[in-house]
Amino acid sequence: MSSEPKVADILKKLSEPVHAPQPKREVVIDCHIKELYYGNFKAVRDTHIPIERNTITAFIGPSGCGKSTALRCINRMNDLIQGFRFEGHVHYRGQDMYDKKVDPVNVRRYIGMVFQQPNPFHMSIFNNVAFGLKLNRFKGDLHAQVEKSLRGAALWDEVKDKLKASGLSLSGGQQQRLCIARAIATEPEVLLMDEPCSALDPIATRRVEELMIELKQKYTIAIVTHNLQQAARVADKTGFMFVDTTKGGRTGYLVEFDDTVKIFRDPSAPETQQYIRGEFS
Ligand SMILES: Nc1ncnc2c1ncn2[C@@H]1O[C@H](COP(=O)(O)OP(=O)(O)OP(=O)(O)O)[C@@H](O)[C@H]1O
Repeated sequence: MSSEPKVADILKKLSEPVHAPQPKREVVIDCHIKELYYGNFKAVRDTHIPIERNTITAFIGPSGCGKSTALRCINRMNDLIQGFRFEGHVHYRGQDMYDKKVDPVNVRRYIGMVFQQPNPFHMSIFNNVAFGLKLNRFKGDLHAQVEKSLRGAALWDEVKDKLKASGLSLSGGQQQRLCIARAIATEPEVLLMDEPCSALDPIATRRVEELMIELKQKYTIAIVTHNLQQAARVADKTGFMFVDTTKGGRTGYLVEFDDTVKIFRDPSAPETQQYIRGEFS
């Protein structure tokens, strides 16, 4: 049985007054974006997010404030975008992920990613999970590792009798859990999730949220979400980003970063307070 709190406990906690801050844990990722550009467009500035081990960190804020950009910076997914340039650093266990000697493919081996739309490959359920393992020339027992990953993503019982069926034959929620199984198969330490529930119905969303809470016992998770209730339900830490429109720009920046309970119950900045209250979107 999991000793982690369930969603209902978290909601209860959020309705209680804010007491002492959560104890600090080891920082696994230290992401500091001084300035980030797409071509001449300054998309993000002054955003510093320390991500602590075995926690869920949420990025929230209005559309276009740079949440996905900041998340993609962490495992160098932005490198694939033409014109991307950034000043700052991303340290993973003290090592600079943007050091010239670091291979971005290797970065993604340790820092996996799950996307907004479930995107299983056009292959069997088994091969979807085995794909990254084969790519990395996995030397162990492939079947055992696939089963372990599917169990880890709380999907094993639903698919164990049809591992040869196409990954695309699953429901949307199952497909997203298959993508999570694929992401954890190579045993990354960190999982980045960009709006992982936005294409799912409320029941599948709740299932994935419960799964995230289970997964944080083993992984460190960072998530982008538009859904404030989701951030409140699952995240330990939350960063609120906003858009600076002064000087004719539209540059996202971090307004505040704190324990989720503090952000939702007693935020420091008026912008955060207004956003949480739904005074602007
Ligand atoms: N590939 C790209 N090329 C150019 N500009 C981009 C690119 N991706 C994002 N941007 C711009 O960077 C800014 C931040 O975008 P980003 O998608 O990170 O924001 P977001 O907060 O995740 O938005 P949303 O909540 O709408 O998904 C936006 O102004 C966006 O138009």
